[in-house]
Amino acid sequence: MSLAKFLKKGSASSLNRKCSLKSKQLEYPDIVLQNGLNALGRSRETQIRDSFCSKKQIELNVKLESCEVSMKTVGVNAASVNGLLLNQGKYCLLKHGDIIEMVYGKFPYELTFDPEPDYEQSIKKPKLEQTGGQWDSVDNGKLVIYTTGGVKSSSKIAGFDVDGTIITTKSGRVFPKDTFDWEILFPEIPKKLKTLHEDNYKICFFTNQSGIAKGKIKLDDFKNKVKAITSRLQVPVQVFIAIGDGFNRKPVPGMWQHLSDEKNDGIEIDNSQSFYVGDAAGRPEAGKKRKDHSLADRLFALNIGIPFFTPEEHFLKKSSVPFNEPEFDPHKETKLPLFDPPTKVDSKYKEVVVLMGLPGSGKSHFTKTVMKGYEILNADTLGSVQACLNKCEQFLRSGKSCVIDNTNVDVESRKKFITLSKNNGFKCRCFVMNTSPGQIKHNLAFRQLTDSKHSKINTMILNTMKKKFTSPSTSEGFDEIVKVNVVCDFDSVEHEKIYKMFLADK
Ligand SMILES: Nc1ncnc2c1ncn2[C@@H]1O[C@H](COP(=O)(O)OP(=O)(O)OP(=O)(O)O)[C@@H](O)[C@H]1O
Repeated sequence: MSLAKFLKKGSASSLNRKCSLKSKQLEYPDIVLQNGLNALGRSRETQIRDSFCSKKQIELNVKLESCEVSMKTVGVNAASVNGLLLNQGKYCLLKHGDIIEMVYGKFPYELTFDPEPDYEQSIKKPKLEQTGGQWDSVDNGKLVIYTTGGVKSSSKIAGFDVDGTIITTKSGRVFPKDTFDWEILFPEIPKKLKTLHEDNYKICFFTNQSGIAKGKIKLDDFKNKVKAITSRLQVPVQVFIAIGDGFNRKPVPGMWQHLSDEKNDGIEIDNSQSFYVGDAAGRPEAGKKRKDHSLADRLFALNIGIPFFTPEEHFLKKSSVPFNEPEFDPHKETKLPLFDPPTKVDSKYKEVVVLMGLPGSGKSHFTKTVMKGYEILNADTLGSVQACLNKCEQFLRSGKSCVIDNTNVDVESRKKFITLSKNNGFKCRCFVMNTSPGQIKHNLAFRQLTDSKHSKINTMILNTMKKKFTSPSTSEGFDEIVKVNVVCDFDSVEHEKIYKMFLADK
């Protein structure tokens, strides 16, 4: 093909345009797509090794000129587009911003064109209607509140989540492509809200918007969206927007607490007459409907102590459907003894106790509350494992017992401490934290709320440690291996209250 003929095929701008799949998971690279046919699957390029993904799993036919991509599932296992299954042999047309999963439920990517195309060039975007209303920002900007005209305080609160409950995306995507990509979820909603208002309910929306704190959504754009939604509903509403993490993020009930303390004119809320509706309800996958992304809304209502309904139950009068129980129930107290098998601790024993447990399993808490008199060594505080070993050796030489408060999830990390204790004539025991994965998540969420010094645990690091986790054995040289069960013990009544709430969203 001559250069002139090639140039004629696409406009100059389409030639400069790039199309790629941006991986939604850090461990997988982005994939640059060529104009024309691209076959993707398990390969060195994608770094996907999972055998669920065929070597040729999907075909993408890219049209740089029109900014469209036709996708076909080639592999045996279905792929997905914006959450909907795309079975073997089926096609789907994709546009900028669509989310695909190479295999249903796995390997998510966002299709992007750079520069971003303007599909609606000719269609004028609707102008947002600006209604009167008041904005408040509290808690150092972490909670933003919008109150439309006509809102009246009441002992009866009708609470609603926003995304997936009051609105859905117009585009059918999982995440809205812009501030205008929304429509009311069910036609029944405006009338139902009007009736509640006439029945003297105060209507409140509670929405988690961590995307604002992460810089993915501009606060001003979201404010415009809230104004547009409330003006479309034509009913007085107070909207609570949780920006980022912390006490305001559902399922933690900070937003409700603020409503009750500051935004209801001193009128006490009657929990028996109030209720909350949300789509994050822990429902499993059902046919084409994907499973709920979390249980945050159901747990928010449980934390407050008010009845909970899904949007389908509340607006469409559908009967309730089964849902997955939360992984950890903070109200259920374990009756297990601290040690299994029963054992004693005494710093006079001349021993090294090597703790073992994932981040958040409660090692430091256990050490602080139980291992009194022992020297505590922790690689995070000392800076490195080597510093831990050096310090340990010093203590052993002066006859002091030590506790190694590190994760110690694999044989390698435990070995050096066992050798060190034997070389110094000390016994060495391994104490394994017997904390369920659900309680670990709960502990991590609790620590984030109550201890600002501790940084957030990276999920990738947690998953790597889970993979490395090798149960200890006496053949490694331990004199005894003991399981440590969780026995709750709190610094204050306030901390106990927080711990006994649902804090994780699953
Ligand atoms: N038995 C318990 N009673 C009350 N709170 C607990 C208990 N165990 C753990 N916690 C709380 O859970 C959170 C996590 O526990 P901790 O920091 O001890 O875990 P860790 O295993 O030392 O984690 P890391 O390896 O990240 O240091 C802390 O806020 C702690 O106070």
